[in-house]
Amino acid sequence: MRSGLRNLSLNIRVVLVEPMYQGNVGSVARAMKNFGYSDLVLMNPCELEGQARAMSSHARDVLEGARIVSTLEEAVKGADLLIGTTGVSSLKTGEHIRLPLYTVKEVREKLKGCSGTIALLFGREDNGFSNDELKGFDMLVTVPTSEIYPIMNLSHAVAIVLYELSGLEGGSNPLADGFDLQLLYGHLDELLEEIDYPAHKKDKTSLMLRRILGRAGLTPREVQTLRGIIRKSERKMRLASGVETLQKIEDPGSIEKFI
Ligand SMILES: C[S@@+](CC[C@H](N)C(=O)[O-])C[C@H]1O[C@@H](n2cnc3c(N)ncnc32)[C@H](O)[C@@H]1O
Repeated sequence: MRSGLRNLSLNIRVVLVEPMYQGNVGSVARAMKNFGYSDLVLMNPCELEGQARAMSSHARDVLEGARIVSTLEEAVKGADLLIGTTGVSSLKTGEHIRLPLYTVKEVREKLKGCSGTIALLFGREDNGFSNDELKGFDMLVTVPTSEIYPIMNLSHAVAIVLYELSGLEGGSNPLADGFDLQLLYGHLDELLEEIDYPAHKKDKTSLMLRRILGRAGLTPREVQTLRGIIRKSERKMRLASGVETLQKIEDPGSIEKFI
């Protein structure tokens, strides 16, 4: 949970996952500065030398201030909501992983009045994101493009997404801390185990729950309440099946409570 005074701003972080071309990284830095953003994180980027600097033009400060990390976990640390971007629509590929897909305008509407840190994630120039990476995002957005050629250049996609979000101001609805949201997802996965949810449906259902909760933009209090309910129902089920009582009795310090 975030502590101390509430920061009511909405911070937007751009994360480039394994960008391959210096020119794109420089152009992304430039687009960020054009729309007033500076929080750039690069996961395992290509070499960043002359071409990246040249393309960044007057946004050299954004490029040079970029945080370089080697894992996605580090890239999104401290972010409350992870929004992945893709040009590949599941309607064409038939993959449930890319659903539901929002436009940036729809995301903008959802974020109105919220405060917190949003990580906007952009994939590799050749392969975008792996399915496992996509599964970890709270929401997915796409820039609607021609069906004939929907995949945009990385830096063009960043520029349009930032243009659509620019001017969004923070508000009095704090987004739940990303870490707490991950704990909630973990509890839901445990609950699916606990209720013997059919194994062949578990992954899809777990992803569906993440997407529902991700797009809901939950507040810290809502996440705590949901976690509390799930923990309590898990405990009840364990007590009903005798598992928890047995575990406690195995702990010598608590035997007297049960005799
Ligand atoms: C050149 S594209 C990657 C194309 C890759 N073949 C794929 O399977 O996604 C690089 C990145 O730009 C972003 N991108 C490209 N087209 C987009 C679109 N129409 N809407 C949103 N993001 C897009 C995504 O982050 C994508 O991972």
